Amino acid sequence: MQNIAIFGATGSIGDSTLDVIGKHAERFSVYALSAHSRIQKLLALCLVHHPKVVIVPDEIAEKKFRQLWPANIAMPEIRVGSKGLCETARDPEVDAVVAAIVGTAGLPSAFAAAQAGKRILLANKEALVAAGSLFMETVKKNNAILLPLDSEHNAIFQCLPGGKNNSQVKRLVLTASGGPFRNIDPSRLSAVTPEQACKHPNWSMGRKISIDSATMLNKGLEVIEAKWMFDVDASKIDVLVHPESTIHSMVEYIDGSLLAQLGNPDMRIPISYALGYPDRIESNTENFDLSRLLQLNFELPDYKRFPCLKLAFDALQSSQSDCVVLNASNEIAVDYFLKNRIKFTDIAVTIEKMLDGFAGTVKGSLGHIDDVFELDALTRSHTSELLNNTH
Ligand SMILES: NC(=O)C1=CN([C@@H]2O[C@H](COP(=O)(O)OP(=O)(O)OC[C@H]3O[C@@H](n4cnc5c(N)ncnc54)[C@H](OP(=O)(O)O)[C@@H]3O)[C@@H](O)[C@H]2O)C=CC1
Ligand SMILES: CC(=O)[C@@H](O)[C@H](O)COP(=O)(O)O
Ligand SMILES: [Mn+2]
Repeated sequence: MQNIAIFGATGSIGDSTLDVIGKHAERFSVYALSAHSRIQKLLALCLVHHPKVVIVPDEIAEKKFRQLWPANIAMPEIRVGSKGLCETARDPEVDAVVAAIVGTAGLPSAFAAAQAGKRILLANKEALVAAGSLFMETVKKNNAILLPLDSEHNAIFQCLPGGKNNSQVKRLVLTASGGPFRNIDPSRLSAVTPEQACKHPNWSMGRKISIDSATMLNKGLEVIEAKWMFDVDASKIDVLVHPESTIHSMVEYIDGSLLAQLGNPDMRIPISYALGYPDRIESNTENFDLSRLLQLNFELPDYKRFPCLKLAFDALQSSQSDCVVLNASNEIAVDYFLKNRIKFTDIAVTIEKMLDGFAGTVKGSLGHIDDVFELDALTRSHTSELLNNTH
């Protein structure tokens, strides 16, 4: 029996994870669940999955949880804030941590799980974008086991022997759907709404990652994630637009073989793979029927339409500080866009301004995880200031 802690349990990855875990009660037990704003949903999840621990963001949320909890049932232990998440990541009772908080907010607890040598099922790609080398060093040093949930990385992991890159690998090919605006006239991009941008053609996901898919920064973040996760040089990572999201990614070998992982676009598949690894377990998803697919299409990414993808490649080439700035300024810009405070096209403009202006002023290397937190926080405040002054 594995005790699982799910950070970000109230989100889209949380839902899919709990669905899989619920079908394998003989293998997995839900030890801890965390929420941020959806406390009522957290409570409903507790009544189904009976965790020993919940983590809420602050004392107000704690009070709300206590008030809502039914008097006749034993209440889980309540832990609070980032401290509560990190304490749970280190908890000796926890075997595996599902890192599914969105954004850099998920980094401290994912990092704590790495320090504690846990089995980490990583959805939170921003953790590797912001702290790639430190994170991977920490995983290695503490014998943690890092298993990718991100569908592309999970596909690559499945195509590599033992999940490890080696000298016989020629390149990694990350597939990208191209998002909802792959074919829209570029002159219309500045007027698209958050609702249109959140309508992903194939996947049902949280709002922030949906916007990232629409700008294709998601693919840029995934290139950075792949670089660190598989220890591959950026020059050996390609992006290929594949609108059907049926091939989840590929590995090309030096002998000319191209291995791919295919399946329906349903996160329960990579989640099942990581939960069961090295075994395969039932994911309870719809049958995958290749005969119903009429065709698979491919095209090269259009950097003019999707400048964010190019910005991510450039940041990766440039420095870890640039990756932190790229990621943090994007989080702020996406938040402003979702609140209708800036245009869709302002997201790329904002990131570029932060990379060209602010990132150049950053001094020193990111030798410690606290340096990453500091630069992340500084970038957020500079980006907000920029957007407040110009919009
Ligand atoms: N959804 C998907 O299919 C995929 C997602 N990912 C990655 O997984 C992560 C989660 O994505 P997704 O599930 O779609 O996102 P959602 O927005 O659906 O869920 C985000 C989760 O994080 C919690 N959360 C938000 N802000 C904070 C914070 N400041 N501190 C602590 N917890 C917080 C939310 O709590 P609450 O809801 O209570 O506010 C929620 O539980 C992202 O990094 C994303 O890039 C990767 C591949 C696929
Ligand atoms: C499900 C998943 O892993 C997402 O990251 C997905 O890949 C988004 O799709 P695109 O970024 O390819 O549009
Ligand atoms: Mn992905």
